[in-house]
Amino acid sequence: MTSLRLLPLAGLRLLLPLIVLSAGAAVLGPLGTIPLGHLVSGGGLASLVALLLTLLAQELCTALREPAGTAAARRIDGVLRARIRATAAAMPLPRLEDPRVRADMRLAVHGHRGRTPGTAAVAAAGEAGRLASASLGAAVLAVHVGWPAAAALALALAQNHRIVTMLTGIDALADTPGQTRRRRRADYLADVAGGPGAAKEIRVFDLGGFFTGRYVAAMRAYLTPQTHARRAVVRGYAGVLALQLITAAGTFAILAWYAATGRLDAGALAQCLLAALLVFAYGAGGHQMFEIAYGTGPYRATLRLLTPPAPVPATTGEGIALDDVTFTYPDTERPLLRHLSLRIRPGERLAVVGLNGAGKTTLVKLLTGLYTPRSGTVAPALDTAVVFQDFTRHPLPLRDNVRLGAPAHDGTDADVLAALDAVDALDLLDVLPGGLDTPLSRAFTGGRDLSGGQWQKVALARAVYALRAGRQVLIVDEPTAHLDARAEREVFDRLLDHARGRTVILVSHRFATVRRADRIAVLDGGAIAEQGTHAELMAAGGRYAHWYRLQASLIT
Ligand SMILES: Nc1ncnc2c1ncn2[C@@H]1O[C@H](COP(=O)(O)OP(=O)(O)OP(=O)(O)O)[C@@H](O)[C@H]1O
Repeated sequence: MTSLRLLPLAGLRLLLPLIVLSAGAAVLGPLGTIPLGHLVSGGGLASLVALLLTLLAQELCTALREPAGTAAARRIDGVLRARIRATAAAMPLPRLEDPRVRADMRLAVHGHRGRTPGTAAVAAAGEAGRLASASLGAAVLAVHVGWPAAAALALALAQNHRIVTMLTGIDALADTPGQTRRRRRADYLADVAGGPGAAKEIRVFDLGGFFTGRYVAAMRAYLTPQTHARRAVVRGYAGVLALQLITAAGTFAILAWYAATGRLDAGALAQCLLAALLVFAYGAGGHQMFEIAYGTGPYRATLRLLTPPAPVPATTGEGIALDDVTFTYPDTERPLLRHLSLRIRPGERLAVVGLNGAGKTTLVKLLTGLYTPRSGTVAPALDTAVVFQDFTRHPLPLRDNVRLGAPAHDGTDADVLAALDAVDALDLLDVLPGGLDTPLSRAFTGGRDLSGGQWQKVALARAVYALRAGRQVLIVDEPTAHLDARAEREVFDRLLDHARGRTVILVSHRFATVRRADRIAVLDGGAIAEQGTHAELMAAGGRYAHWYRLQASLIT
């Protein structure tokens, strides 16, 4: 019921009709007991008309409440989704990558079994209306029979509470870390088995049966605890039914006794019977309880997402620097980087080399301020153009893919073409039918897919565009990994030309590229193991010299 606090998000225009209609549906039922009593006591046509009008108005309120509720729920969910998107866009990367946050995001945005925070809030309003109706019914009963009315209401409240607790229990189970993990696994397998991403390998290696079988097993692992919990709810319903039987039998017995002893005339008896039914209806629960129970998970996930985490300690220092930095990924034990210090001078061209998994990309994430270390200080690079190893392939027109390097910059098509030229990618225009307007995805009409190397050039053009827009630091993680040897040389030369006078941080396994840096830092064992110019490191005869000779011998 705490989801009620979301209702104001619907805005007054949608909320007002919902409140009026809910209140109408809640009040008109108990109000109808009055003309019913008069009618049975011989009130005549006026009572009949009053009763019919009350019933008609109640039906109207109930019927119109449905679309009003749907509209309000949609608006609430829309507002929450916008807030979640804004929160996600500003979220620190480690939090965004946290599987629990990913699960919350899915639950909050897509809901659970079609139930969302918005539907839960509207259902909670409906439940509040039903409670008001039952309370008014109990008040009508109390006028005639006294304290037993309070007992009937108390028993109905107990039943209702029991049903909600049981239903929410199932939903809370779906929200546990174990179940969310199982669900994620099943979802992943379903996506792989049916999606286009792995379609090539699935066909070539004949993996269809494998993935389908794994999906069925994963879904079974997810559903078994849920099924057990549901069976427990069904058994629990026996208790609720017993309570309901006691409430109904007790109330009717008291009414019969009062009628038999002349303390209730026919009109009052009819009034009490209708009032009692309103009380029982609350105890028996309704579809709204499912809405509340199933919407509780998405509601809680939304609250978790929108609750700001503890602020990250501010970084300090001048220029781009890491000072005595120790960094450990969340949910891992061993620090990946230990007491690492590195200072980069303005205008310097620094290359970082190291074996696979040494932590080079992680270093880039620290240098760009995307991660904060466990200890030590970072003065991250500001005003940066970055090409990540796993750069983004936007399914947007080529023009936008380049312009996203500096979306606020008022660049022209000439700037976009100059950026493409800088990375030797103008020939892309020969293969794209719509030129700069061509969407870079076949999912769109007239769109085209690019090769790995072509995509890499587009990502590099994006960085060049950002440099042309005034960014002062260029960070590139494996900028030429997808390029052939000719293109690598050509592209990298031009890239450095464009970055003249700016700071460049380059991560690469290609030593032909690396050797041209002002300084080369060798990352090994979580720290900078060697650093110097190419000549100095070759003369030192350490790791760098060894790897350089190894690569040279493989090429020649
Ligand atoms: N988000 C993450 N959570 C936990 N561990 C991670 C995460 N990202 C990377 N790692 C781990 O950190 C280690 C270093 O990864 P990183 O990508 O920084 O290495 P790298 O030196 O860039 O490797 P490569 O040369 O293969 O690109 C790896 O063992 C990797 O599994």
